[in-house]
Amino acid sequence: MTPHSDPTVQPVPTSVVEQVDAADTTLSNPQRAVISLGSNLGNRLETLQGAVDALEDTPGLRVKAVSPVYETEPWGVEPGSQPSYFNAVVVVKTTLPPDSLLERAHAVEEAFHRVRDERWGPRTIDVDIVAYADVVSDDPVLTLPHPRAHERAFVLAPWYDVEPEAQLAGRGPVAELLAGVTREGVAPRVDLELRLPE
Ligand SMILES: Nc1ncnc2c1ncn2[C@@H]1O[C@H](COP(=O)(O)OP(=O)(O)OP(=O)(O)O)[C@@H](O)[C@H]1O
Ligand SMILES: Nc1nc2c(c(=O)[nH]1)N=C(CO)CN2
Repeated sequence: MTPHSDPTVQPVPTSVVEQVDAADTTLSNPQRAVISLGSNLGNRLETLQGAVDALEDTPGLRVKAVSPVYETEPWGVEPGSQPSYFNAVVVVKTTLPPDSLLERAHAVEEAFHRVRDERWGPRTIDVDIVAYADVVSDDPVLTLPHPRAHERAFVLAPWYDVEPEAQLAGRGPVAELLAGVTREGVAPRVDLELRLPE
């Protein structure tokens, strides 16, 4: 009997077929994703390095590039109300679909005991998905590209350092976006370095 003639087999809804096809495509075809890391509590450099290492330890994910470290004034809050951040960007190749990558980002945050309380409150670590391939989505659970990445020098500057030709889907070249935002309060810390895991 061919599978098609088996009367016990239920038809599979098209949406499920599409999801499975998309997952299969991703599995055999790693996608590029850009992840922003930020820390403004505790040992900021150690935490960022721990997050890079934890990402590299993720099955189905390889860290391809790690940016320089920037020390940045807290964005979106009263000046002087929080310690400064260390920010960096990592470029990865991954076979994880976007929702699994977000889950992993949250797991890395949990591992560093991030407490979620106030919006834009201080945190040991923040792991944001800046971009995933050319995916554009307004899903609030995972908005792609990240809805505020294009206006954040603390994301654009380190990203530009590792990928000067990069484009932010729907927004344009990172170089142009960076030229359009203030870099005040976003300073490279050339004395510090994150290691690309071996
Ligand atoms: N691209 C994205 N990357 C990470 N989280 C996202 C993204 N799009 C939507 N979210 C959702 O945003 C929620 C809040 O994220 P988070 O607590 O990191 O925000 P925040 O860091 O305080 O602020 P911001 O989003 O401005 O960086 C997450 O639980 C997640 O579901
Ligand atoms: N400088 C800086 N400011 C922020 C940052 C950050 O990573 N760096 N993250 C925020 C919430 O994601 C809010 N404000």
